[in-house]
Amino acid sequence: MTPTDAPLHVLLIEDDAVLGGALAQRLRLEGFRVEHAVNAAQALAALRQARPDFVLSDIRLPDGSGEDLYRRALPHLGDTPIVFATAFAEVGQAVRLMRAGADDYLTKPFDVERLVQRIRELVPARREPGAAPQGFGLSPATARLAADLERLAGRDVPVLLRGETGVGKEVAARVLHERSARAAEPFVAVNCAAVPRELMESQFFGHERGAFTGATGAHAGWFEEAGAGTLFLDEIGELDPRLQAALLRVLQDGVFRRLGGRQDLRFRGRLVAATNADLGARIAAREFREDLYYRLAVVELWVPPLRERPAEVLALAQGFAQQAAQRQGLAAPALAAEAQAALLAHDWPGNVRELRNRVERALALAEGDTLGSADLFPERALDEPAGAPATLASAREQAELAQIERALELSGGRLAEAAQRLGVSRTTLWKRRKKLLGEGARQSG
Ligand SMILES: Nc1ncnc2c1ncn2[C@@H]1O[C@H](COP(=O)(O)OP(=O)(O)OP(=O)(O)O)[C@@H](O)[C@H]1O
Repeated sequence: MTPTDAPLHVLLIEDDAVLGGALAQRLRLEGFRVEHAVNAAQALAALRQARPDFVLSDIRLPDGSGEDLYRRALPHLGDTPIVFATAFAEVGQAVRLMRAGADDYLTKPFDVERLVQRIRELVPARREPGAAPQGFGLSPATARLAADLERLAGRDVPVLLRGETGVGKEVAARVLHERSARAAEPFVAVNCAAVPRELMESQFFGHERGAFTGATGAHAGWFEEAGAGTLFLDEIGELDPRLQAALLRVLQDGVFRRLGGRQDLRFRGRLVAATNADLGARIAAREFREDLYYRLAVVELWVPPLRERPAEVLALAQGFAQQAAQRQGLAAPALAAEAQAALLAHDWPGNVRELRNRVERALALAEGDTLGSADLFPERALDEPAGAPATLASAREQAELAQIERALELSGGRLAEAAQRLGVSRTTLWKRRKKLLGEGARQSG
């Protein structure tokens, strides 16, 4: 985990020692902390050690392709953006990687300034996913949740966390992990909605060399990566039916095999799952297996939406403002009385993620040491009759979000179907929606 005031940590994966060395030096001059790996094995070892803030990888490495690397790196990346550097001839592979969820690619030779700009644009404002939750337990709505998490951390029962997007389900899963005897073991977070379908089995179970075309080496899947730690399966409602059956077998028998493997491997970790979908409706529609549901939801915990936790809003806002200010070496800003009132009156469709993004953006834009409501809800100025016209960017984002919500509605909340209607991959849809909701592009009020 990166301390809040540390420079951004960039993992540079480049096998050409001269090029890599020069790039690393240049990025260090720009104020980044750079770790330079010369092959995929070194890069993965580095990723397992500490999650960087940004990854730039060559698309062709001595021990594997960009796709190999991406597949193996995914569980360790979390929110960390990954960008591939590619020669012109390999742009096809770069495009496939972006479809699978990579953030961008740069064609060689690229301008370092352009790279620095992309780093600054892509690195999420927050960099401490394991930050102590400031909210759970501060209001009656989460007091029960905080107590349940504490109690369940010490027990090994499967837990299903339910709640809307951005309420803190992953934060809750980390509490379960960090307060348990497994705390020193890995916490592997998997977003089931963002796993490319064709890679799913090998991602979960791993594969032996030659198990399928392109499997140039053996690789461990998430069940193995988690070791004796915690495997967190987010958006479990989006899990492909084929994988649902396979997961059920692992939960029943405690063992699994790598693709192409002959040896049974034991799953030693703890499973925690989360969903914002109505699993009851999915079960009724035969889209989610009822037997799997009972295995996963031995204990079910509800993480309430932020609008039902008014007592936490100001404390969370102050905490986020403080963290963000500290990162920038500034004094923590105050929240003007009208800003506090506006925060309390808002209904938070994107929940805590939206609150965090609004506060961090406000801090970046605000002048002076007090945040006002116009800093936190700049889009409201657009509602005023004499207000400035909407920027094209915000108009585009609002229209995009409206289309996404409409497609989801028409698809009964099924991400895969909505993605097909919109002509994008599930990964893209999921990422865009999360970003747009988080940024509060939706007109409030
Ligand atoms: N109680 C909390 N204290 C501090 N930060 C929080 C808290 N709850 C959520 N956050 C922050 O809000 C953001 C969203 O949280 P998280 O990813 O846990 O939500 P989620 O419910 O898992 O969302 P999704 O369903 O979209 O995966 C993260 O940046 C997280 O750090």
